[in-house]
Amino acid sequence: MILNETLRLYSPAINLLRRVEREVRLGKLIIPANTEFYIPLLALHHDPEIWGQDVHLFKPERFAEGVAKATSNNITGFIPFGFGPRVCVGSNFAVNEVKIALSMILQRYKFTLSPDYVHDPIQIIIVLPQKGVQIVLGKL
Ligand code: HEM
Repeated sequence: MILNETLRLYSPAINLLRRVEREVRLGKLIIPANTEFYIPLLALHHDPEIWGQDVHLFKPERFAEGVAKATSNNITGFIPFGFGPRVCVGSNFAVNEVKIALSMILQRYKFTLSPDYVHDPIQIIIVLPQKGVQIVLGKL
């Protein structure tokens, strides 16, 4: 739940790019060949119509009953690793790596955010904390 909520609010990739190979009809739209689409996944992840008025709050419990429930069955409402045939091949690796790293840290330390921390996310290819994330580690 915490990982999902972090990926929702601070999606490392903010856009997906797709090119239409041949003319296609999408609903009422006719899309010519070679049209490029930027699919703004960060905007989807911050859409109050999908997530509700508390969209900007960090609320891991919104995922308590799974992604489908959190997005009201909007299958493309939460796509931090992309979607379709070109979905991220490293997604399982990335999620497992974070779970292992977090569980190793949590077994040994307690930690709090340092008073020096400044919340200032920036996009430089991916979204990252511009001034880092300073934390204070303590023995358990
Ligand atoms: C939190 C970590 C990560 C995030 C948020 C992420 C996100 C993404 C996104 C959004 C895409 C584009 C998917 C699409 O166009 O539908 C992508 C593609 C890709 N990712 Fe990741 N990724 C992560 C970690 C990794 C890792 C750890 C690896 C490799 C070990 C990896 C390898 C790839 C590759 C090879 C592609 C291209 C897949 C293709 O075009 O067929 N990613 N990733």
